[in-house]
Amino acid sequence: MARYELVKGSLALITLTNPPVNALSSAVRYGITEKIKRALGDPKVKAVVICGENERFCGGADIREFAAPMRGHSLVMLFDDIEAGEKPVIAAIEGVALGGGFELALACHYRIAHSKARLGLPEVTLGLLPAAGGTQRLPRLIGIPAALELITTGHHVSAQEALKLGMVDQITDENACKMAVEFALRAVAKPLSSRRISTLTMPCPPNLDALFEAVTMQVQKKARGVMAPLACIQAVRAAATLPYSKGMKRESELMASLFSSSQARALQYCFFAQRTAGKWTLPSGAQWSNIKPRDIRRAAVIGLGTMGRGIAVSLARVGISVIAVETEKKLLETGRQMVIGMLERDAKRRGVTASLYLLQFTLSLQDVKDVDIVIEAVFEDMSLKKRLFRDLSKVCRPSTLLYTNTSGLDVDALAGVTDRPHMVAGMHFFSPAHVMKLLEVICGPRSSSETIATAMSLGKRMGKVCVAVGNCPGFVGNRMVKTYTDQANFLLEEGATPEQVDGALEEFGFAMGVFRMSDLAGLDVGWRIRKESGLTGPDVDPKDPPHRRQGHRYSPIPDMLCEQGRMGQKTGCGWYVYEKPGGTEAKPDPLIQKLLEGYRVRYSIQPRKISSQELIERCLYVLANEGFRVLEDGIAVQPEDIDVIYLFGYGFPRHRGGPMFYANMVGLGRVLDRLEHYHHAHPDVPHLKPSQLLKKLVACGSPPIQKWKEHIKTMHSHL
Ligand SMILES: CCCCCCC[C@H](O)CC(=O)SCCNC(=O)CCNC(=O)[C@H](O)C(C)(C)COP(=O)([O-])OP(=O)([O-])OC[C@H]1O[C@@H](n2cnc3c(N)ncnc32)[C@H](O)[C@@H]1OP(=O)([O-])[O-]
Repeated sequence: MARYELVKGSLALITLTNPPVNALSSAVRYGITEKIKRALGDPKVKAVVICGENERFCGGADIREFAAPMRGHSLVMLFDDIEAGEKPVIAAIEGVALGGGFELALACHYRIAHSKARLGLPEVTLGLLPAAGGTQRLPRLIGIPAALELITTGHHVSAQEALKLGMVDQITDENACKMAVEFALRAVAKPLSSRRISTLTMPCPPNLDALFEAVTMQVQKKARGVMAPLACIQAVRAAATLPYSKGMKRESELMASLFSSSQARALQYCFFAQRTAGKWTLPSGAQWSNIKPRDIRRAAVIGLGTMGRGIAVSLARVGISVIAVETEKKLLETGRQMVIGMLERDAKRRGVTASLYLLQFTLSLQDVKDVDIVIEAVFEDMSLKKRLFRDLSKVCRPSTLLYTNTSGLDVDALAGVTDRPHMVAGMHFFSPAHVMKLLEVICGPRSSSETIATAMSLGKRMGKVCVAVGNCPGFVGNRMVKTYTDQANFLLEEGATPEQVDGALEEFGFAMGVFRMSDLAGLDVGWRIRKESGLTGPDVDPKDPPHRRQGHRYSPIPDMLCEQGRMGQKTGCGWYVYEKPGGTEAKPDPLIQKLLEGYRVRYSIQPRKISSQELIERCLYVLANEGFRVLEDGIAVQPEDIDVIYLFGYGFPRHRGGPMFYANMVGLGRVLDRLEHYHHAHPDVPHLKPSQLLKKLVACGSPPIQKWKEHIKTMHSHL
């Protein structure tokens, strides 16, 4: 796991050989320890260069090993030996030096990085801290403020930034290993004492307490209830106030408090879930590794509303030429200005030139005839979309793939009106599409594997986290979120207030509770969908009582708000009241309290005090319960897919892992018990009835989440 070569007669070249990222597994740690011992003990060797195979220095400790207590050679001892050695050791950084990989580089006496390399200490994103000396060495090297920023956020920096900060000694456009070898020959004659970072005096700013306090407040505001960033701050504080050996002891104690925490487990699960989700598989056996996607150069976006604009920007910034189509001159002009502005701002932020030359705006659908793909982003109206897909069939060349950005309509119904149903699928972007990372790729029953492969690969190219899902109303994300918002509405009927529900969800870790989020998104969006599906408005069956629809209990409270013009932030009031239309400061509104009281009186509902525990359980267990139904219906292949959708599309707190992982952490038996309890107490409230799959998993002894797939396998797949 580490190769040893003698080069130029006096240099030991140690290469980490653990592809793909040369993670520091126990075998690699053993390998480096042995090779370092050999190099330091060999009188022929005057200096050492450490590099990584396949132009990647090292991606850090092997995260898979964190599932069990750490065994084998200690990184801390290895790094102390490297630093204390009497021969110069140079890290040749290509690709990445992250986490333990960067800590290895910090233990070396010199660091040479390739200009394209990225460096950082991302442990905090895994619920950990850099526990192989990173919290003690980095502040000594680059100062406390910069080290705090890097360690508490986990941000990677470019080689250029690393050079500016003093994290590396040199950067090169050539092979970093070759440069390091030349550098090592010159370093042999130089004294090493000033190169041992652990012995450097800490550069302490005068207002240390104020600095730590400010960073703590910042971290608590940004990541409420998340443990690792706070532990990182404490570790850096130890570096600032204690000698190195005591600081290391503190680093290790803090790591021990995080290592087996539920947050660390959740965050590490998220890391792997994101990668698992990208590896899509269809029941036909087609999968990411055996289907070649099309190469996309020219795309058309139909509709320049909020979604269309974001999609056009996402395409153009990765070099795809875009023809954007609108139906009216005024809409086209507004859309054009917005897209150009967004692209220019984005390019400025990234320090590149905006690729405006890739954009074309037109009122004529005929202009899309030669594109490779079309992404439709018109109004969420089935008849309008069908008309458009019929027209696209006629206009586009036979090889053009057609995608819809619908957020929940039947993709197969759209495919059915075209001359190429196998070349139609869904690409459900989230708003704003150029910012949000999630892309649900909807596989219709007739979508070909090439159509899916192309959407997944294009999404990845646009920097999206893509998840392939089946075709059903709302797909995965919106189908599930409906059960969560419905439950919150029923809780209002029973006695809760919007601020209580939101408070409990925000305490759980959501950046915004369900009602504040709904005010932000606009209440009219859901109202329009409910009207379309006959749940409210003129199409309601007159025989239905106000709180029953289509055979189920229904809460008309959100409709009542819309009827009063309370559409959320944009109208200055919704579930809350705002300082002005477009305002963002949500205040509880006595009028809402009155409306709820009146509603309860009218329907003879005796309000009760509802605990935060019930608010969380009702909203989140129901969400997971629908997730189990999504799995048993074959709309998602594995729980990781659902969790990734919720992490990247719906702001589910990452340190809770996603709704399915959270249910797994709570214990499936407990989730089942509580759902049964609530279902018994409120038999007419929809979604509380436990799903078959949940019951099946509990009956099988509640297997860990990674094993659920085995129990879902036999179920029917819609993918
Ligand atoms: C008490 C104990 C004391 C311990 C001491 C602490 C030491 C230290 O402070 C802790 C750490 O280093 S914590 C670590 C801190 N380091 C980090 O947080 C870095 C995490 N890694 C990354 O950010 C990205 O993977 C890279 C940017 C490295 C590459 O991105 P890219 O080119 O897009 O590639 P990709 O698709 O992302 O990955 C390819 C494959 O490699 C896999 N894999 C990757 N890293 C792994 C790892 N460390 N491990 C295992 N596996 C790892 C990945 O799962 C995937 O596998 P698959 O089976 O093919 O699906």
